Amino acid sequence: MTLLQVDKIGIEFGGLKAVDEVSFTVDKGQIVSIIGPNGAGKTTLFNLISGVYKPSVGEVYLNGRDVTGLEPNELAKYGLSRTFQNLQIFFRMTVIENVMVGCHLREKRFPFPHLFSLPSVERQNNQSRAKAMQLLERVGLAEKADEMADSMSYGALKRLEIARALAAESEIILLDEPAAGCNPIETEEIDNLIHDIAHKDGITVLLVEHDMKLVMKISDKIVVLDYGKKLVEGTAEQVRKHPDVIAAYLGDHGSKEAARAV
Ligand SMILES: Nc1ncnc2c1ncn2[C@@H]1O[C@H](COP(=O)(O)OP(=O)(O)OP(=O)(O)O)[C@@H](O)[C@H]1O
Repeated sequence: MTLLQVDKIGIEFGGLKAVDEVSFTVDKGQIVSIIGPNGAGKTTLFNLISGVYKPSVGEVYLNGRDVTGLEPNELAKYGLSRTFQNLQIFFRMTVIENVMVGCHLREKRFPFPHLFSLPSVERQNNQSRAKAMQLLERVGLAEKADEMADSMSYGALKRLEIARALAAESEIILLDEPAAGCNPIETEEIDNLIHDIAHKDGITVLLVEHDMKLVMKISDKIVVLDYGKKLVEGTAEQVRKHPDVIAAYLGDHGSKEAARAV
């Protein structure tokens, strides 16, 4: 069943079609990856889907509802949240507080009870804390809950970002290069985590990632972009063998290393 439908979406920057009428669908529970050489339009496509940019053409549907151009906080209420390529962690907060920020995105908060610190506020905070703790267990960071975020390793921070995105109780999470900058062990931890989020928890995952080994291993479907256009869409096997994909990665904007990895 289709959860996310991206329909001929596009945007131009000063005449450059960074994303040019791209269409694809993501089914519930799938892991779908967007790949392509540097500058192909992957991050821009993510920004269009997650409400960071408003598309100049095309639509985005979530569960059949037109959510084109909605702000990220509105999209979170409809069940879509994301992580960023550059960590968006509050380093002066503890690990659990970072996740609780994500929980609050979904809660109804009224100023009056907070002004007078009514018991209902404490109850809500306790609930958020319990939920955040469960999520930290999910990403393997429960023992670090009360440590300051700035004391964490890079790989742990990447997992913390995923926990915070999950805290919004999303049906689909968009992960922008979740393994970027991670060492092979951290990459494997992220790989297992994404697999479990999709296949055990039933949360749909849309991914931009340069680590081809990870992409090829975990994706149910891969969408390949080149010069803002969708080049190919298919399984890892179909994409790996496709002559247009090999050519795109061997072209002057792709690297030989990346081509070998595909
Ligand atoms: N805000 C912007 N203003 C102008 N041009 C932009 C902007 N954002 C992206 N671009 C251009 O759009 C094209 C696509 O960029 P984008 O960052 O989406 O590619 P990418 O596939 O994510 O690249 P990378 O793999 O290097 O992260 C590039 O030519 C880029 O220079």
